[in-house]
Amino acid sequence: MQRTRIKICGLTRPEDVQSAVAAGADALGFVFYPASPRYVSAAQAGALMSGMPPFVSTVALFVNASVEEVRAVAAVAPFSQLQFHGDETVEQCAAIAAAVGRPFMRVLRVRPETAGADLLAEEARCRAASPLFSGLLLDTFVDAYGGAGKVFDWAVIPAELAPRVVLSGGLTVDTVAGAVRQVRPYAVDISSGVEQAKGVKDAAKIDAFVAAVRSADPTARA
Ligand SMILES: O=C(O)c1ccccc1N[C@@H]1O[C@H](COP(=O)(O)O)[C@@H](O)[C@H]1O
Repeated sequence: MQRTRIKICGLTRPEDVQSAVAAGADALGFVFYPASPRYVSAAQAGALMSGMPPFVSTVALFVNASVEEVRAVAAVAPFSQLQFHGDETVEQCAAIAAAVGRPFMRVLRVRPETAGADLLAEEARCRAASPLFSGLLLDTFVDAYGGAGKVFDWAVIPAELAPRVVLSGGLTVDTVAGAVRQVRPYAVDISSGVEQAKGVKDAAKIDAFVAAVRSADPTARA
């Protein structure tokens, strides 16, 4: 069984990028949603992504953006993956991803009434819709689009889906090990739980988060 991948999202400062890379994050997320306190412009993101080590992914997070907006970011910021975190249909996600030639994650914001069968059906629909679909990212449904630090009931995630999902939504240094042990997701994703203020990450929390994930990995020594 593989180690759990880790994405640190909502980076806005070079020192936070360095902290996440040094801690061993597999992916770094950049928010291109102007209403977010973690918003970065295309030019800022281009600078933050420059000099990235070869095997660290950069993820561009959009909320209901047009293909032109995504293209404009792609022209200056060398992101490796898209994350659609709004109300986009899978067809819209697929079309934008094809236009910029990058794989995409589709976000499902889980509601109390969401059933495991809904998640499986959605994943199958996405796989059928596009070869650029790379996986579902599960977040908690809240009135805002994301980064709210709210948890959903992980028990809804079917065991057969778990090894392919990115688990997100209100994870913290204190809860992530339990989440990894319970769900065994492909990856975990965190934003507000490793911050000292909105958009400002905390290096010690990032280190502690990565250590907590590693402590819960199936390959960890007891
Ligand atoms: O971070 C944001 O401001 C944001 C804005 C709009 C959509 C998504 C956003 N963040 C993503 O939300 C999830 C959960 O974050 P948290 O750990 O609960 O704070 C994560 O994927 C963030 O990248």
